Amino acid sequence: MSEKLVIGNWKMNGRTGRNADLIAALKALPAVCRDGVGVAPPAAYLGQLGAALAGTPLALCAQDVSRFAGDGAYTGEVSAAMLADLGVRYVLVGHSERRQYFGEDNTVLADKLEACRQSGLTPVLCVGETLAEREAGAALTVIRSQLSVLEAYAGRALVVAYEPVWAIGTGKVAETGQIEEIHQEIKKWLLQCGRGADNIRVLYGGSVKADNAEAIFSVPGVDGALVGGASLDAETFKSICNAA
Ligand SMILES: O=C(CO)COP(=O)(O)O
Repeated sequence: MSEKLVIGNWKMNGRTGRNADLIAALKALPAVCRDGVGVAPPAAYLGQLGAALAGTPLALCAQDVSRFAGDGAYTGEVSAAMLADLGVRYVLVGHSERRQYFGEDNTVLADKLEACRQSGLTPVLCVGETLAEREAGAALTVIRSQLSVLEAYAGRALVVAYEPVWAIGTGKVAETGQIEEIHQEIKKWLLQCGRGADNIRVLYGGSVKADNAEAIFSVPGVDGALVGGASLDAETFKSICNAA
């Protein structure tokens, strides 16, 4: 895909005042950049950002979604229908922090993907290996097993994000050769399971910063980025979006 997509994942950060400042700065991005930019605030601030982004090309994104699709007695959960109601377009599904701290596996993630499909949301399925898995030569096996959740996903709308766990929040960005290899493998896998890989963006995530963004975006097969820490600083995030 030619047009890059850059999503800022704020993780569990933000306050109403700071959010407003950050969004005001992003609205000042040139229109050509704003088209492929999304922001994923904590669920608590989706309403605030939905209102702030209304009428702009910036995409509202969610960091997670309930596996339960219908309304009901699921205390603490936020459904896909609620996200759609707030104007959300993309939803992160299976971020490594969800897998690590909340035990999310393919059974849970299959439900989340289906909930997204039912509400017309585009899931961003996050995959990636730990350092131990890479050192054991198991990176591709792990990623293929994470991708296998897509075999039961009937939706067309899809983004995949390759985020090596060892590169998240560590400042250790994967080498361009490693990124290219995994992105090509993900695209090959998508094709093999009958998905037109040309229509599916594969993003890279893990210590993307202003000073490495251009190099990462020029790697063949990289269709954008999922940015964590660097998306909390307006100027840094803007530089990354401009590099895309
Ligand atoms: O997890 C990430 C985005 O989802 C990446 O985080 P960092 O950019 O802070 O490494």
